[in-house]
Amino acid sequence: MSSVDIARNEIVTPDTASAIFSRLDPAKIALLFDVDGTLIDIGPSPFEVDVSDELKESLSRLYERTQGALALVSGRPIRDLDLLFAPLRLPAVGGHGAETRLSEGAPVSRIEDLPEGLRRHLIEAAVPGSGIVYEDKGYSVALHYRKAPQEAERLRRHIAAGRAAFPDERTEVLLGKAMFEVKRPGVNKGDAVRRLMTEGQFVGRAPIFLGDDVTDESVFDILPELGGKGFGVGRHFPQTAGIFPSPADVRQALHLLARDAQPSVRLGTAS
Ligand SMILES: O=P(O)(O)OC[C@H]1O[C@H](O[C@H]2O[C@H](CO)[C@@H](O)[C@H](O)[C@H]2O)[C@H](O)[C@@H](O)[C@@H]1O
Repeated sequence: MSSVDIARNEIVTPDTASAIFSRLDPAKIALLFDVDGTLIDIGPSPFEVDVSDELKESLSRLYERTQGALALVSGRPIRDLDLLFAPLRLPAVGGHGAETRLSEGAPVSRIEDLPEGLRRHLIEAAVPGSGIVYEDKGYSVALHYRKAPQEAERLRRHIAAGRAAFPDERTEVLLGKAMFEVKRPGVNKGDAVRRLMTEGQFVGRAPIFLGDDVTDESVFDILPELGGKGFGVGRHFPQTAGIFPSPADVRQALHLLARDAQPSVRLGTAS
């Protein structure tokens, strides 16, 4: 693998990124991508986001080019990633590390669910008309207040009451982008990526990871031990090699990089 030779935390344009990455040996790297805020723009809610056919085509070509060593590393459940990126079913880490799938046909491994009573209490905060949106991921519950920032304090109190009602359950609150997520402690993307890199087509490769959020820092932290490099999107991280200004720049870089590779999946248009 040639080195990623740019000045530390330099702004990376689509052209420079595709020039840098095209010098890397695709047989020796793994491409790992956070989803929201990295590959796709942040939308008003989890269910109002756009994944373009062009992005799917780029990922499909790069998946082929790296012989399957490409994975999504997301806070979203893998079942939702499959819906968003259909017809692709990419290798994935989901739920901030709670779930992993090595390849398309492989089983999904996932941690145990939170008790139903706790989950029911948490989602009761999403009173109709309140603007609060919830995601019940089973092993965690996310409460989104992007459409109702004035509700953030009420949500904090509601979550504290729920956790107090289940004192024997080990939980922590993740502070995401306009959302609180009640999840199991000790589950993080970094540990999941470390495990992923010991499996199948990922073994022996150097991971290149792009991310934008606090939960991505656990991945940036472990990249040096794996000989990898990290890139931030839209913000500076102390551990990263460079910064893409926005998800649109990431998508354009992937488009340029993928241009010469052959597609592995023919993408149809939605009817
Ligand atoms: O690790 P990621 O792939 O970045 O996932 C993190 C969370 O992303 C989603 O929530 C965020 O994006 C939404 C859509 O753009 C936005 O409306 C919300 O405010 C953001 O927090 C997703 O819904 C969560 O499940 C992920 O944990």
